Formats: sequence, C-alpha cells, structure tokens
Amino acid sequence: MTAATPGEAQANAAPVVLAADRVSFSYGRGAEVLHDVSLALVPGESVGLVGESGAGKTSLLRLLLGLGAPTSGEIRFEGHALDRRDTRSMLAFRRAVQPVYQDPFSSLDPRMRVGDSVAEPLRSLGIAGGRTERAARVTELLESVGLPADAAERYPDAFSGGQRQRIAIARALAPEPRVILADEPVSALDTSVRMQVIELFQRLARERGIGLLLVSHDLTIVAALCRRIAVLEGGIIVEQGETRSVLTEPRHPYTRRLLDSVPRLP
Ligand SMILES: Nc1ncnc2c1ncn2[C@@H]1O[C@H](COP(=O)(O)OP(=O)(O)OP(=O)(O)O)[C@@H](O)[C@H]1O
Repeated sequence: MTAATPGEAQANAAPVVLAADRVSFSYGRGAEVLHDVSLALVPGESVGLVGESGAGKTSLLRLLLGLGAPTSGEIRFEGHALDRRDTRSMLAFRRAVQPVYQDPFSSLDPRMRVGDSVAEPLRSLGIAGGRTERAARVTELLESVGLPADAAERYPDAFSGGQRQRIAIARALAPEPRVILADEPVSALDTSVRMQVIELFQRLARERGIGLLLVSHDLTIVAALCRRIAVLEGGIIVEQGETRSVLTEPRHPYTRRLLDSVPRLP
C-alpha cells in the first residue's frame, strides 16, 4: 500500500463539489450525445475524462459549466441541482467552477492588458476589492503560475503559448475556485512545454485543494496527472476508477483500444 498524498487524503474525506448525476443530453432534437453519465468532483482530486473525438467530452464539460441543461438527470453543485432562477447560488457556482480552454491564443482578449484579463473575473463576479487590492491579487496570481509581476502591464501577444496558458490559469484561479474544468488545456502547446503546464495544474490542485477535471485525448497526460479516470465512448462512461488500475487492467474493450493506440506510457 502506498501513502496517500495530502491531496488524496483530502480528496478521500472531502464532500463532492460538482457532479453529473445520471445526465443525458442531446442538442435540440438531435440524437443523444450523452447517456446516463455520472461523475463526481471533490476538492484536491484530479479526474481525467478521456475518449475519442465525438465521444461527448466537451458536451459534458459544457453542462458541468452550466452552459446548457441536461435533457434528463442533474448537474449538482454542493449537493443541489443547478437552478438558474436562483441567482445567489448561481453566483456562488460561477465563482467556484472555472474553465480553462484549449487555445490560449483565442481565450485571451488581445486588446486587454494581461493584468486586466486576470482581474476580469474579480469584477464580473462581484468579488470585493478596490484598484490597489485587485492589483496586489493579480501580482500574487501571476507569481503563483510562474510569471513575473510586470506581465500584468503587457498584452497577450508578448507571450508564448505556454505563458498564455499560464495567464489563463491565473485568471481561472482569481475567484478562488473549488473546481477547474480544463478542456484539452495543453494540446495546442508545444510538446516541450506541455509537461510544465501539467505540473503547474498538479501543484495548484494539491496546494489549493482544487478539484480538476481534465478533458484529454492524451492518456499519457492523464496518467501523469489524474488519480481517477473516466472513459467516455459514444456518450457513455464505459469505465471509471483509479487511473492506475484502469490503465493497468482495463476491463472494457474500448479502454484497451485506447491504450493500444498509445505508443508508450511512462
Ligand atoms: N453544437 C452542436 N450541435 C449539434 N451537435 C453537436 C454540437 N456540438 C457537438 N455536437 C455533437 O455531439 C457529439 C459529441 O461532441 P463533443 O464535442 O462533445 O465530443 P468530444 O469528445 O469533445 O470531441 P472532440 O475531442 O473532437 O472535441 C458529436 O457527435 C458532435 O458532432
């Protein structure tokens, strides 16, 4: 038996922050793209969501972000079904659940200084603070993702893809989220910086007790980062569990096929 890391110990005891509970979904009158999906996120634990293109990963993420409503089943935040009419709990939800997207070139406004981009959630989510307080918070956030404080005064085009993704992560951290939902956050980056950004996610999740859902088609990255894994095929979670056991003893033929398509796992 191996000792649990602090993140794991916390995860084992922590209550579920965000969950999909028997969620099915279709776009308009189209066919169902998610069928009876259940997935739970707890503070400090990283879950990898893997599956081939079209499996429904992004659709599930959008529902977990409250950007659409399930056709049946529920998205639950802190034990309650999301209710758009309840503005107070929706505000708490929007603070607590933050996205990080795939393409750091389009997710940052090129006309906004980096500091303003990072501070934007503080303003839009009504989080207290005057100018000085916000500036100090932006400095702290940029430093926590390994960027110099003077980055705040510059524009996104002064930064590489990896640095831009760090800026996007700093912005996601601004409202002190309990969960980050990351959709292929390193697949647009050079291979050489992918692991650095992944390690940053890992460190932040551990140090700040943030739950992370990492959508990826890359099993190597999920194996490196995530304690749990959920495998989605055709809108159905065909396998879910501890990453180590799922990847060493996959039970579902689809997981085996996914594994076979990876040249070598670390
Ligand atoms: N806006 C939309 N309207 C209608 N159908 C959609 C829409 N977005 C996605 N779909 C369909 O839903 C299914 C799931 O797509 P989704 O993007 O969630 O999969 P994915 O696993 O994230 O794929 P990828 O890895 O390529 O991003 C696909 O069949 C897709 O064609």
